[in-house]
Amino acid sequence: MSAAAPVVRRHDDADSLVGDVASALLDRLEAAQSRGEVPQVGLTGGTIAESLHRELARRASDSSVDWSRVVFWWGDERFVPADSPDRNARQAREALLDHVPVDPAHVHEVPASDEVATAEDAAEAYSAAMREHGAGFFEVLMLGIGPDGHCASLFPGHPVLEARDAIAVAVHDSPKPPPDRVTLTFEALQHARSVWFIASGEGKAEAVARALADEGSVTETPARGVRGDETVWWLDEDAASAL
Ligand SMILES: O=C(O)[C@H](O)[C@@H](O)[C@H](O)[C@H](O)COP(=O)(O)O
Repeated sequence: MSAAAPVVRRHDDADSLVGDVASALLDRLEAAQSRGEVPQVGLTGGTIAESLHRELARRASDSSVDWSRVVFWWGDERFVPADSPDRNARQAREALLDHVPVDPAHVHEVPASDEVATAEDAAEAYSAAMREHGAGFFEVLMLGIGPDGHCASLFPGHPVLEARDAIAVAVHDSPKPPPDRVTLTFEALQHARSVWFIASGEGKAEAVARALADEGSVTETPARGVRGDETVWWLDEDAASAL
């Protein structure tokens, strides 16, 4: 299926943005499960993602989502110890996954720096897990965007932007600390029925505008390089202010 043009959904503020995304995600999971599917969701790190996770936990009891039949992955992870507060997985567990009845076998974390020796080992193990347990596509892949236009841990001008025939790769010298990470590649991120970018705040406005401009460079603005069958930009007015 060819990638459709991105859809922009604007909201007055971060609270209404997070509420809408949470509602849409719960609806989407319920619909997938009503089709007999076990939806695969790609989570992301970052501040607006954490707000979303908390909102999902708040709404979970009012939804008919069977959390034991949702498979969770991460678009990227920091290569730090498993109990580090910098871990995207730890943040997601504290905000959401510890508060809903997930099946632990369906929560696939990237190996941590106290579990494997190198970020390359972690990327290889995560790629193998995705080959074995992934459905080959995400029902919804969620992404944040940095002020520099990065998404996941795909940073402007970084060599991993060129990675081909790979699912997850190691990132070193990340401009956003911590320096060592694991990220899904463009190829892997694009295997998604729907890619959802979520951005809040004036600080993202210029990057969002670059990402959505008719012309531009993926190397300079990696968020331009990820599109699903459907791509939705969930924005508050501050993040949309340069459109
Ligand atoms: O591991 C990470 O750092 C995230 O995956 C990263 O891609 C994040 O989503 C953006 O940097 C936005 O983060 P904020 O929402 O905190 O600005």
